[in-house]
Amino acid sequence: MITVEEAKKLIKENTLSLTPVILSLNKASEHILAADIYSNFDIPTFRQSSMDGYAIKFEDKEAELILIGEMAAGTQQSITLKKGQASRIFTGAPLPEGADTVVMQEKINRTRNNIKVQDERLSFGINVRAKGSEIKSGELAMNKGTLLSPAAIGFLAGIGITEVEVYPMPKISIILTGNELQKPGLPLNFGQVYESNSYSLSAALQKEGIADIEILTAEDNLQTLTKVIESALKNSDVVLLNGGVSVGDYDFVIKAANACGIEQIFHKVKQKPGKPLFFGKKGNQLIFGLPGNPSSVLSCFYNYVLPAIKMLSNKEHNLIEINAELTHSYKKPAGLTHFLKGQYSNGKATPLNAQESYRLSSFAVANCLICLNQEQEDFEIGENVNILLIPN
Ligand SMILES: Nc1nc2c(c(=O)[nH]1)N[C@H]1C(S)=C(S)[C@@H](COP(=O)(O)OP(=O)(O)OC[C@H]3O[C@@H](n4cnc5c(N)ncnc54)[C@H](O)[C@@H]3O)O[C@H]1N2
Ligand code: MOO
Repeated sequence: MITVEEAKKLIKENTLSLTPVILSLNKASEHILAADIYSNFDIPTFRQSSMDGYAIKFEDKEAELILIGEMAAGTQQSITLKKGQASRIFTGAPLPEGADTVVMQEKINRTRNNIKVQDERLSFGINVRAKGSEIKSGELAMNKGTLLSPAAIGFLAGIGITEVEVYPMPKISIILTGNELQKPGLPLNFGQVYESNSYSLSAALQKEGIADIEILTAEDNLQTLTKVIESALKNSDVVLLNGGVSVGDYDFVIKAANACGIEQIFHKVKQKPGKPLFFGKKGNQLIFGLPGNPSSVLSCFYNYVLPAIKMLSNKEHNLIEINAELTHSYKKPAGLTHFLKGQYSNGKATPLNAQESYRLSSFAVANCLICLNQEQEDFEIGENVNILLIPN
């Protein structure tokens, strides 16, 4: 059995980022850019007013000026100012030829067709956005490796970009094993439990912006499970098997994975929950055998699956790990790293009740996993421990 650290290292070593794809900009949110982007235009493409007011020649600021026309945003026709002339202008509109400065409408005196500037602080070129002041044609607009945040998407749209080369989000197959599973909403017969892992995993994946999620089910027999895994491998970058990974007579994941030509990288990690975790590879496809208990599934998801999924999309940032002070003492046997469902606040972490791996009530209100070292048995109040913040 390997340690948590070894398991994390092996996953990292065996995960390559996916081949970049071209996406339309409105589908690219939260992706990582795979190529530099250069601007095709000077933006703005014309000298633009940033205020509602009057366009003038700065040298005319003391004179009474004659209004000769109007420039509204979107106008396709320009006018030319001569000495002693001004034009009405609105925010976003192009400046008339010959104008160099915009006076806010609050800062003029107007009679019918004349204006007089009343702005002591007026300076040359004020309230004018210069051509190319956001970015110049040919200039680097965005570096590859940038995360396409809402603002990044808006910036690219604003310079006329419609498509981007990005690392795709992985396609995921979730495979459910277990004859005891019943769909929520249907009556529970004797011995049945409501299936919840596909719900928690889908929710966690959707939070990461992953939409391509297929959910498959397999009865507890080797033949069916092998076929279902083969089918999942046809479409997916990552296969998340649930349950059937332990040592029971009906646990077929290891044998079925082997029958599908999946290379086992590891099986079993010195941790609680999630000790029987399996990780394998077929080509660049990743296969996780998540121990079926609902809390083990999620604990393994945050510790192992999520970092791998981020690597596939070339995202560097793993989960945030920080130090926190324990608010309670805790005892555990040596030999396994424990991940406790906890509440973190102001530098302190509190282990919650209901830590058993079949229960999700504590996970449902947890905001962190408290990591307790493999070999340590006694943890004191106020002791510093590592915690993993659950993405919110
Ligand atoms: N003799 C041993 N028995 C077990 C060991 C061991 O080392 N020796 N390890 C235990 C640990 S730890 C875990 S974790 C479980 C993992 O078992 P499996 O991965 O084989 O999972 P199953 O037995 O199929 O299911 C476990 C548990 O989870 C429930 N389950 C499964 N899938 C779902 C689902 N989609 N939604 C909700 N609940 C689900 C299932 O009904 C079981 O109660 O093995 C221990 N045994
Ligand atoms: O590790 Mo299992 O996940 O303890 O129940």
